[in-house]
Amino acid sequence: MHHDYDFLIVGGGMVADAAAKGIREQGSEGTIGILGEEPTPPFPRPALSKKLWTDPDFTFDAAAMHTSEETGATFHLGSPVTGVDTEARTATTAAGDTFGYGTLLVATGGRPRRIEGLEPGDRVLYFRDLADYNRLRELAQGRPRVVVVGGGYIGSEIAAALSQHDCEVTVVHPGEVLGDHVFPDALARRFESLFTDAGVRVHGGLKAVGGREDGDTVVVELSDGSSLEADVVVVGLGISPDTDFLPADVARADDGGVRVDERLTTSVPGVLAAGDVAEYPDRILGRRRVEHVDNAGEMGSAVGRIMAGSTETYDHTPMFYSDVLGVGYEAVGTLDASLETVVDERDGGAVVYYLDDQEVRGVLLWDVEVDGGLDQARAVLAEHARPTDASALVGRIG
Ligand SMILES: Cc1cc2nc3c(=O)[nH]c(=O)nc-3n(C[C@H](O)[C@H](O)[C@H](O)COP(=O)(O)OP(=O)(O)OC[C@H]3O[C@@H](n4cnc5c(N)ncnc54)[C@H](O)[C@@H]3O)c2cc1C
Repeated sequence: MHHDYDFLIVGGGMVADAAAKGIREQGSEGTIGILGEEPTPPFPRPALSKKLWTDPDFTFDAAAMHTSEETGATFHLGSPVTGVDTEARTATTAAGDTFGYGTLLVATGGRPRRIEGLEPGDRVLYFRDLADYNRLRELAQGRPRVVVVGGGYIGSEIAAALSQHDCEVTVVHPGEVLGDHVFPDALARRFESLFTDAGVRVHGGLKAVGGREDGDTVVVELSDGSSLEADVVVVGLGISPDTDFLPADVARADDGGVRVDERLTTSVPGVLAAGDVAEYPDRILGRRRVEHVDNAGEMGSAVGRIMAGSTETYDHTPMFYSDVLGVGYEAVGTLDASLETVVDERDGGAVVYYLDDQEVRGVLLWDVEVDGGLDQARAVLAEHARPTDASALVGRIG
């Protein structure tokens, strides 16, 4: 079948939703088509590791984003786009359908990074979509032994959720202390103890290097030559941008992300990109790719408005948030524990500044509530200040 749309969005996730709404916000009545590999229309993806586990009143239906109802966009779901021809202005799906477009948006997010030899399966989940959530929910019945591979935010949130659902959870991560790639040492130790206090076993200094499903058991092989047996394995090792279907004239960044300018436009006029897949020039922090929901929402609406004729540029520096086992944290900019850090302790919480070459590049608010704290953090980053005495930062936010 062939379909034509004024606005064609490849990828049916959070950016697709925001972009379709942005197009309408700009006043355009053009037709919108959304091509998604997942069988579900857009939903708030963070719920998969958060509220759906912790809030009994929060259902998937209640969380739905109502893209089609609000914008009249037509969804074509369940088949990935396998090719784009930027001359002919068409996209093709694996199902063999073709789609003509006026303007194309690439909003394909990323695919979970894999461990070679540990194939996704019935009991091995590379956690990303609703099918993974539903399967894990089923598997979480009856106190299973779960190995979570990866100590990043998805791994830690899933480990927390499962430990609260009576699972026997072991986290395997390469650092010395859980979270020590993002938090300064003392904070990482507090972070790890949230998990150990909840009964989670934490094995640091290890990578999963392979494994196999054997009936109802999964064996995970570890970098020190040992192995772990589990009933379920959840892998959260981050994502790689999903851009293989794009022709070479759409320029990529080194990590495969799609390079866009401040108007979220790629090297090919009429082709735009946004969200997890897009490497964009952040007004304050420079070129980067951000895998966070605030970016998906803000960049998604901006790209929709731009596709529909707005002359704006994208100038939002996104925030990130997470909460685990009763502790919430949020941040703007680069959180990298290998940078110099200044910790401003606050009533059990902390504000942490990350400095690269003496310049503040990231701010973390750990278990503190500060009115307008993130905007204050953005203001600190925007100064590009290089304080001669970094401890002078203490008290800047609050
Ligand atoms: C479990 C989980 C928890 C998260 N929690 C947080 C959080 O707490 N805070 C936070 O800031 N961020 C969080 N995130 C990240 C956040 O959800 C993403 O940044 C956001 O979803 C990005 O939106 P996107 O539209 O770019 O990508 P996605 O929402 O991933 O959507 C991309 C869509 O494109 C589809 N697709 C891919 N390739 C193709 C193709 N070739 N053809 C057609 N369709 C394709 C995918 O199937 C997917 O539906 C979380 C992510 C996950 C998975």
